[in-house]
Amino acid sequence: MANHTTSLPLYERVARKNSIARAIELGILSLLLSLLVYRVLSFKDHGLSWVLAFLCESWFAFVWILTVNTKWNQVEYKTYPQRLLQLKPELPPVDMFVTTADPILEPPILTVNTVLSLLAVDYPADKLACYVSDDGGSPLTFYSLVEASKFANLWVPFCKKYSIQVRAPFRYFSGESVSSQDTSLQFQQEWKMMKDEYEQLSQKIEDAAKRSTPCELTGDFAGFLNIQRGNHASIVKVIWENKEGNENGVPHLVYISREKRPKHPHHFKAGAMNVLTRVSGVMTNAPFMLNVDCDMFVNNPQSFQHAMCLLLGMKNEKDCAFVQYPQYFYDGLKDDPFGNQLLVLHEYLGHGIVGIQGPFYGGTGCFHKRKVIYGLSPDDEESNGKLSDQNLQKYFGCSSKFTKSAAEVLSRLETSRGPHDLLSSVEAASQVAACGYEYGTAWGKEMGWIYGSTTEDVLTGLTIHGRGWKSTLCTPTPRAFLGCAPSGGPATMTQQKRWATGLLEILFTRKSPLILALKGKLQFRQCLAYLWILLWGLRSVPELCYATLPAYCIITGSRFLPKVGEPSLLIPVALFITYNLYTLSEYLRTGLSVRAWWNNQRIWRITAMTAWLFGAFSVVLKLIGLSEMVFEVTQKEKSSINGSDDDNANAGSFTFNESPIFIPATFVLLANLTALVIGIIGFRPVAHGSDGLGIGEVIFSSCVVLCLWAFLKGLFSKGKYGIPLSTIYKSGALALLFVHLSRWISLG
Ligand SMILES: O=c1ccn([C@@H]2O[C@H](COP(=O)(O)OP(=O)(O)O[C@H]3O[C@H](CO)[C@@H](O)[C@H](O)[C@H]3O)[C@@H](O)[C@H]2O)c(=O)[nH]1
Ligand SMILES: [Mn+2]
Repeated sequence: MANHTTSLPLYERVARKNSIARAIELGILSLLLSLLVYRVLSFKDHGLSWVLAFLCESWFAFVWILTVNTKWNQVEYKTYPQRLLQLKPELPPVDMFVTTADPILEPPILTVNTVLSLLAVDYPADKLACYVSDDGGSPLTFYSLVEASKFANLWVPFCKKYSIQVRAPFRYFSGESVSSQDTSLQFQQEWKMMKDEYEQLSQKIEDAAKRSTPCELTGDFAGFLNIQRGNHASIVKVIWENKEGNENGVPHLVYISREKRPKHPHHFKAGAMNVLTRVSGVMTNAPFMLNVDCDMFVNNPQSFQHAMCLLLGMKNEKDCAFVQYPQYFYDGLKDDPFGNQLLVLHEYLGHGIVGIQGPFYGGTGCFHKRKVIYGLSPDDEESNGKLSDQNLQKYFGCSSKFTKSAAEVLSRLETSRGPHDLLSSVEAASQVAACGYEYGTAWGKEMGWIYGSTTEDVLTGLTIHGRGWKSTLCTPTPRAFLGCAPSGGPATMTQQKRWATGLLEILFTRKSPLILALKGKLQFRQCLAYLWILLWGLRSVPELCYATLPAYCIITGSRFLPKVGEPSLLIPVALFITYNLYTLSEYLRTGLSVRAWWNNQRIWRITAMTAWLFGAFSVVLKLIGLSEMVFEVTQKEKSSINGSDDDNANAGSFTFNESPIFIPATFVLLANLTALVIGIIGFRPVAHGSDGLGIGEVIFSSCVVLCLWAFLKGLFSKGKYGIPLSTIYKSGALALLFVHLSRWISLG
């Protein structure tokens, strides 16, 4: 702490200048409001379509207000890790958590790479411990980690010796050639050896995956004998222990498969995170915890130092409950055909939230303060150790070893340093990993990772913000962590559906941002920012309605847009042009292509009509008690590891499966196509007061078809690139019904 006042700051907070963007956003808002006023004034001359358009546009205006609010104050944090060591010669310990759930959907070699990249970061190894939670209870995952730990003893020193940039071997060896790094003979030899060793490691894991069990289930593997996934006792294994506390060694590596029993709620990832928190609590109890998904490797070995600049550098402790890194992905497809790179979202909305109360917790690439996760509020800071022993047990559960460690954390006592004896804690660790441990405690309710939503990340972050904490975003170059984005239509839609479901669920919990803003310490504008994301699911309804509106109008000869020649037509035209040019400019400023903008505009329309609609449905089903939520794990492509370029030509093409999720968009497409055909061949009923064919409606309807181009192609393609016939039939039946209903409404 010496020289704190004279030394250079560890970080800088930079407010972005965005007055032009603000002006345009307000311009768009005024156009939207004028449109609404115009509609109200002309209600009497129009029918149902006018009212529907008004309702949808009111919703769009509301969402736009949320958007403008979120983007208003954009802030960046610049961090200076090179100043860190002068200021804090003693870096604090960090516990690192990795979650994996399924050895098929999440190939162990991915987890292994993530773990290796964590073990090799530029941070004193005696301050680190890596805990892997395996919800799959898979001996293959355990075997892979055991093998990986042997390789780590070569890999970690190699990375540090040559300051390797990317420390996930699969990325490193698939990247730039050796020559560009170091030309010394010694490096070349070591590089070659390392590559061979890594290839052997992946070969071993691949071979093991082909056998029914990876190896004989004896010795360390005995715990996996005769176990069923979802029904087994807790397994805690210390794979590697940095016994001497060697700063340049390999950090501890611990494997955990928490106890699972049928009919016992295990709360998916949130449950796994809470077990990780407790197990690490009894073993190393570091004041900071980093968690990553199994596919999120460390891309910048300095990222721990960057995080420490914020965690240790904040003058006001309250300003930094956690440090979140944006979720970026490797090997993204060109021009982001599935819209899952989310770059523009991070760039503007992301930095906007930073300017309010801080970024949402994104579930991966985040450094938490342990005491915040334990439920501490900023105001509790001073009142040390207010919990009595009895209360501690009620709150944290009945492991005395754990409550003791928690009390240390809460009272800000220096946690026991020096070499730990992990083996002696295995029993206590198994106890806190048991499935009954949390009964009657505050886990998942008031502290830890909060239960009740499949987007446990946003809910947990929200709870923290609700207690009055702020959070910060860290955006170093090169990017700190990189993960694997889902590819293909089904995986993308499943993920979006889970997000829409989980986010909407939060609105109906006791941690709803509305409640936290009223009763808690959530700032009003942060509450609006949360609403922006939580309402994704509900956006599907106006989105669908608006996309079928032109079809309805063409079929019935009615209007939802002003006629050509009416001056008021300028409002929607100006709105359409400004909005699109503005969003396009955001893409260009982020360094993305026009094509990426166009792809993303379309995919977001598709996502809203399909995945978000199903997300909203599942929330309704849950609320009326008809179904329970499950966390569907996203498939992580193995091909991205081997770098295989199988059917690269088709890489960006949308893929389909039998899921009903594709019905709504197919229906909207068929309805608009039918309407266009009816409109063009002039086969329309002559209803009373029919206005004839509207040019605006035809153009709008064609735009909808363009947005659904992927589905239009899908109608005529085969295999996974084609929409299954059953989906086409069902959507076709809906479209027919729609045409008849429209006519019936307009004639009736
Ligand atoms: O029962 C479970 C289910 C999932 N996971 C892990 O959770 C992580 C995220 O799962 P994934 O299928 O990759 O979901 P994504 O949609 O890619 O994840 C995003 O969204 C999730 C919330 O929906 C967050 O938890 C993640 O951090 C965030 O990256 C993975 O490491 C899984 O192994 C578990 O540990 N146990
Ligand atoms: Mn993921």
